[in-house]
Amino acid sequence: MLRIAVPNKGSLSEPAAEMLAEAGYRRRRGRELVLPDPDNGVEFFFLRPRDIAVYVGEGTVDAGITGRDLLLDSGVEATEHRALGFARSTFRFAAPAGTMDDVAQIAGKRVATSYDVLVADYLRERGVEAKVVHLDGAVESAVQLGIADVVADVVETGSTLRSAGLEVFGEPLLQSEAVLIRSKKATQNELSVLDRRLQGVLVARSYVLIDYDVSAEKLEDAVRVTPGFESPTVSPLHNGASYAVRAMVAKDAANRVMDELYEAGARAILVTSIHACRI
Ligand SMILES: Nc1ncnc2c1ncn2[C@@H]1O[C@H](COP(=O)(O)OP(=O)(O)OP(=O)(O)O)[C@@H](O)[C@H]1O
Ligand SMILES: O=P(O)(O)OC[C@H]1O[C@H](OP(=O)(O)OP(=O)(O)O)[C@H](O)[C@@H]1O
Ligand SMILES: [Mg+2]
Repeated sequence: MLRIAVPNKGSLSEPAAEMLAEAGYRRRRGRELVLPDPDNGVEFFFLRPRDIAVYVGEGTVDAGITGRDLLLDSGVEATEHRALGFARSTFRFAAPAGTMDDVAQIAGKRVATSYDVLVADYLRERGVEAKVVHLDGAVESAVQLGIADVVADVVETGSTLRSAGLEVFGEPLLQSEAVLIRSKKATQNELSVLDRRLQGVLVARSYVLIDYDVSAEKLEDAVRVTPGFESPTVSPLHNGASYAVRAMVAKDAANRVMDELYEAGARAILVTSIHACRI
């Protein structure tokens, strides 16, 4: 039975649970720590997001869902297997507005963060010597409260930084999102069903099916607009003069594609969402 670690709280937990449910796995009803799902050949362990890389690194669980930033900060040897498209953020330095514009200026300063390893590695690689002050959260308050000169933290909209009077500077340390990680002991094969299911959810979330009718002479122009994943399905209509075409298109391009198809002569253009898929 495949052992999978899932975040039990924080901003990763709800979207991770949602994604696994969409992939057909059992959903936790209460606060269970362990949830067997024998019908799907897996067992879920609900753990703190920060600890997940540690368990996967030790190989006591085969795979887990965590943040790329948390994986890198853990310093353990677990492999990022697939990006999952939620909890997207950047990891950045910030200081009082207008005071800093380069990472080199951090030398000799105090940097507050919850991601000590990630920050210390980054500064060491650039030859910048600074004091890293560890905090569990609400890192943006550290400058106002006088325990640090600079912060390094997760930024999504930037509103938390702004409300603390801080401004980002330097390049982002990394782009993070939720990732499926696997232990070195787990083979790609053992993860293949879970991985295909998660990939199916990602595709179902970001693609739609488009159907339309088009005359024989306009078929080639229309098909160029919708090349699909492999190749669109083209079926003759009963009237013998036109075709029905079906293809997948990126959800965020659907309206542009419909406009282009209409211009190319397609009619009865319909878009439907994909509930689930295996690519
Ligand atoms: N506002 C946010 N937007 C996007 N991703 C975020 C945000 N805050 C945290 N994350 C991501 O969530 C993961 C951290 O999860 P974790 O549960 O430890 O922290 P949290 O969501 O801040 O919860 P808490 O602070 O309550 O412990 C990291 O991968 C981080 O990049
Ligand atoms: O750029 P924003 O959209 O403002 O989001 C980023 C903030 O969200 C998270 O904080 P969280 O609410 O989890 O509190 P924490 O700092 O205590 O972890 C993160 O640590 C940042 O502080
Ligand atoms: Mg937080």
